[in-house]
Amino acid sequence: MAYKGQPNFDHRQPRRIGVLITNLGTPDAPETGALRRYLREFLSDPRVVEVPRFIWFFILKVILLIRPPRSAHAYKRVWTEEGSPLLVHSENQLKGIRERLQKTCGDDVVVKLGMRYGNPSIASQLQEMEDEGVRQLLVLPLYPQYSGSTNGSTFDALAKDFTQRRWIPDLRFISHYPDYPPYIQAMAEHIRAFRENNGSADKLIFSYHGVPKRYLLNGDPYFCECHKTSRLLAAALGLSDEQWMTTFQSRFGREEWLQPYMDATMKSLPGDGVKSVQVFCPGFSADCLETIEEIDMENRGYFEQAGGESFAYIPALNAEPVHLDALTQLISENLQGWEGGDNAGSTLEARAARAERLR
Ligand SMILES: C=CC1=C(C)c2cc3[nH]c(cc4nc(cc5[nH]c(cc1n2)c(C)c5CCC(=O)O)C(CCC(=O)O)=C4C)c(C)c3C=C
Ligand SMILES: [Fe+2]
Ligand SMILES: [Fe+2]
Repeated sequence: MAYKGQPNFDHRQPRRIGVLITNLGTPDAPETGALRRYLREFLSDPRVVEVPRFIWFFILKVILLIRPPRSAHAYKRVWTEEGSPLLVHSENQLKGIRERLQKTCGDDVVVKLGMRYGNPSIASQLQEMEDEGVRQLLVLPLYPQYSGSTNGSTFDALAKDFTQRRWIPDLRFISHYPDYPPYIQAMAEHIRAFRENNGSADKLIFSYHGVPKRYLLNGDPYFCECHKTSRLLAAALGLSDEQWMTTFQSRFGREEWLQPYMDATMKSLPGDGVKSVQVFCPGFSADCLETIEEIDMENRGYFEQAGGESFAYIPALNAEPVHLDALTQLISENLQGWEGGDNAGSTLEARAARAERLR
């Protein structure tokens, strides 16, 4: 087998820095066929569903008959003229981060967006980066809390691509940032601004995507990192213990997942005297099916049916300037020492000037 490379490689080609931001990915269309393709790729990932392959092979066959039309129906409720919300927000984040980084690093830096499942794939973006001369690569999965099923799986996709590549770049991987102060501050500012315009509620709920409880028991740090983010965010907002709580959503299948469940919480809070809630999802850096449809539509319904009077969903940070500033700072800090390669801009003076700009 021939490893992938550039057949007419020019050895004087300038060396560039690449920044790859990634997220989960989304179907190409809110249609059964597109959903089947997307869910087949997603649910075949052994990091996502940790069940012996020979058993899962048969269960997945059944799921891929039943779930795609149901999921397509849910996606239709959130789809916009520009496409899937997750992709639209991610592209806006890419634009904002690229603009900010190019201000400090100029054209030395190439910034791309890759999706773990679906398009644009991580492999396609790695190829484009190699073609554009990237030899030093920083990867930032936009999942602040580490889970093997998301961040770990993103690393697998990179590693799998590298097994077929001739020239492996220098690699840095930001595996999580659950307590990164600019991220916590960005969320606190965003929530404060929302409350200034809309008032507050009896309780602020921090809802995170769940994973099977078994993953926690087997050593996945996700549960603890979610709680850490919540605790720091509540402190930054100056909330007392009874003013906030953490929940987990999006349960899939019959196995026990991380608790407390968001849906059960929404059904029980009104009976406990909590009549107004605001919900924010710190683990979703972009709004998507799980926040718009599951939280703002489905769980709003559970809360109101149980006697709740006011339910407000606080949008994700998406491409808010505070978010892009925080992510750009995280990226810049992780690029330290890389500014300047053996290309035209790598004189000592150019390096010093770039280091100064990044400070
Ligand atoms: C089957 C098990 C699943 C695990 C484990 C899981 C973990 C996990 N997922 C996210 C973030 C997102 N998940 C999204 C959609 C989604 N998730 C699952 C299943 C698991 N996720 C499914 C089957 C789906 C597809 C939708 C559906 O059919 O219900 C999304 C939204 C994608 C979009 O297009 O909008 C995100 C984002 C995290 C952070 C996580 C573990 C920590
Ligand atoms: Fe998920
Ligand atoms: Fe969901």
